[in-house]
Amino acid sequence: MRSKSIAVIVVAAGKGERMGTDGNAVPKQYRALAGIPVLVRTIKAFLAHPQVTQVLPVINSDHADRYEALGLSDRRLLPPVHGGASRQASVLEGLKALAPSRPDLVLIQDAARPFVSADLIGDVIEILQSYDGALPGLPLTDTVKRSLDGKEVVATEDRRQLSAAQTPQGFRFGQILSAHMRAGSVRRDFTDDAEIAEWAGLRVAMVTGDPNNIKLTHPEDFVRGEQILMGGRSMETRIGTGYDVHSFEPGDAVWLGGVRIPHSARLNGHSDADVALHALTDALLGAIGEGDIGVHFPPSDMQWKGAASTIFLRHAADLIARQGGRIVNCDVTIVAEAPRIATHAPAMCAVIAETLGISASRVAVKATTNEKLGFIGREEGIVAMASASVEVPRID
Ligand SMILES: Nc1ccn([C@@H]2O[C@H](COP(=O)(O)OP(=O)(O)OP(=O)(O)O)[C@@H](O)[C@H]2O)c(=O)n1
Ligand SMILES: C[C@](O)(CO)[C@H](O)COP(=O)(O)O
Repeated sequence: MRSKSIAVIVVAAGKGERMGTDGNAVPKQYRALAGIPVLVRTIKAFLAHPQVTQVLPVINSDHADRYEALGLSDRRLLPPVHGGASRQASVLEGLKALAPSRPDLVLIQDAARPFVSADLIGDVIEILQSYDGALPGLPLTDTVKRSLDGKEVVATEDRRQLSAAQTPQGFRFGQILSAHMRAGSVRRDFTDDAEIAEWAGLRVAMVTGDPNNIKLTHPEDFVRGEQILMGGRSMETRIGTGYDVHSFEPGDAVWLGGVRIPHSARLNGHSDADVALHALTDALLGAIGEGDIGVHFPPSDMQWKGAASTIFLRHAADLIARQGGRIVNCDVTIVAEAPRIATHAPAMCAVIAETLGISASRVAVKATTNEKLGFIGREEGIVAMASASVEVPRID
């Protein structure tokens, strides 16, 4: 007998608004968790499963470049399709894209649940032999109250009958496609696919969910996620500092904090001479005991001539991620008589945050003049100082 074809839709088109991050931050599904982006973890969990025949990512059309940059490739990984304004709409886009190949079964998975295990995937597939739909559910441990205004309690629910729903949720493809098509034309928001199946009269069963299969929804979930990956090892905080100075030479702009600022001179250096990013790179390398920027990018190496210093900064972030660490915060001070820095500081924070894959709220860029004293005061050069704090697994 032919084995069943099992497609997986990974919905990743959300904006992650409950992460509380500003519009410049890396969306949660593209954020690194112990060095590996969340979406990569989720997709690879399914590609590694022997019963899965196809994986279809559904992405936000604004994130096409981010998805491309993940560099995922596998013969079972389909090109991504664009999602809609709600999770429900994104799932429907995924189902419609799979319609021509009409798999026997489809599993629908939140990109934001990267800890899905092979056992859980197998359990959901297995119970689909007896039901039209299946999902992991976790029994509730707290007593559950009902309130109409979020304040006054009107009832206490019988928690023995209640479970918290997780993904993957599995269905027979034809049934869930037609249920979703119908659900898309009624004025009701369905928060998961099992609810749509129930509404359409399909028989849905639960398997035991996994407490580690959390949905990364709020900022503290990333901390919990790192703990899950750490498997009980403890983290420790490290601090690093960096200092750099470059002199001026004739030119028309300086690069500072990854931002080009028009000026009557430029900074002299082998790369783009961005003192601020060099100081910050040294601070990050110092925090993890990885030497300094010159060790990793020797000035004698011609490939770094004129290079963008964001390359050096990203390298430091990659080294931290490879150690299973994360950057807690960075603080940069630029000492310059000219050009004026203050108006450019938010743009510098945004570039640094994007390069490091952290929220802009974790980056500070400040500037001061040197009160016309010394070589800085005479406008012969610019100094930058930085400090950085990182958390890394404790190894000694
Ligand atoms: N229009 C949407 C909204 C959500 N999702 C996906 O559905 C999953 C579960 O949604 P949730 O955790 O709520 O993610 P977001 O919608 O991104 O978060 P928020 O509600 O905080 O903005 C996520 O993987 C998310 O990317 C989607 O594909 N399309
Ligand atoms: C599908 C889901 O993850 C099951 O718990 C959940 O319903 C998604 O809800 P959200 O509102 O998109 O976070």
